[in-house]
Amino acid sequence: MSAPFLKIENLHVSIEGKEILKDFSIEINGGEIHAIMGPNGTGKSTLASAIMGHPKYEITSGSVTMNGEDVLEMEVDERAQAGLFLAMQYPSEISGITNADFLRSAINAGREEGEELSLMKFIRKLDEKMDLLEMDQQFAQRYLNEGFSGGEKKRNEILQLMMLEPKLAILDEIDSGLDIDALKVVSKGVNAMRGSEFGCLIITHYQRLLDYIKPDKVHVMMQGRIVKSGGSELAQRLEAEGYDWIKEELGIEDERVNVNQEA
Ligand SMILES: Nc1ncnc2c1ncn2[C@@H]1O[C@H](COP(=O)(O)OP(=O)(O)OP(=O)(O)O)[C@@H](O)[C@H]1O
Repeated sequence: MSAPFLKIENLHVSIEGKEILKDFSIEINGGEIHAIMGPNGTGKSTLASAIMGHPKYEITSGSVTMNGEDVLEMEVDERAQAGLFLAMQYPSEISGITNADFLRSAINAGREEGEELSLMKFIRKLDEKMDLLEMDQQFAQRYLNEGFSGGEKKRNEILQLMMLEPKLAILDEIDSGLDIDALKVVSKGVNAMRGSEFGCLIITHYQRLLDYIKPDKVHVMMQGRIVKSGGSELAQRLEAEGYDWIKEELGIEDERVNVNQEA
């Protein structure tokens, strides 16, 4: 059997000396979409940033592999070239670089010399993906995310996903700030990526997104680790009942209480 697309084992991550991820483990195989839900501040975005190699996050122990290759040994650009993609919770605005230029450079950076996507093929592909995402063509020539509304930025993250065709995508709160129609369009984009050569980790607070993008597994994250896993029904129960029943079931104290105790 081939190695999992993404395998994280016993990962511990600290920010400025404070441990945020504590013994986090997950395995995502090709063709699978997993969702992580969890209360605010439990380390979901920390997980995404640590996997992508953000320098602020110190990995103190554990391993992250993609198809058996050690991700933690790779530079950030090598991680992207290996097929890792992060749709960020708060996408950056970059003035002076158009969306189209950025996308073409990013695609060609991942290709061997002589294998670059021709301008004609790039334009055809960009038109096709923008059509699917119901984006106005003018977004191609605007500076990257500059002045984009919150929802437009999220749609643009999915455009990047579709253009770059990564092996493993992490989508951090891709549904926040989206109106109902945009939520459906963005979901359509992610669903179009489904296939045996694509794995996906969706971080979300809302079960509603998972009505449109059916996850194979749903995980609940608390206090820096996965405390419960299940199928779509788990997300439905969280939507209806919140997180208290899990805390009770597992004997997890309120995180704010723990912080005070440490102080
Ligand atoms: N630079 C930093 N310095 C200190 N603490 C930080 C820093 N960045 C994040 N944290 C803390 O790490 C914890 C986890 O944050 P993170 O953003 O990963 O949570 P999250 O689960 O994604 O939350 P949310 O659901 O609100 O987006 C929080 O308590 C946060 O305050």
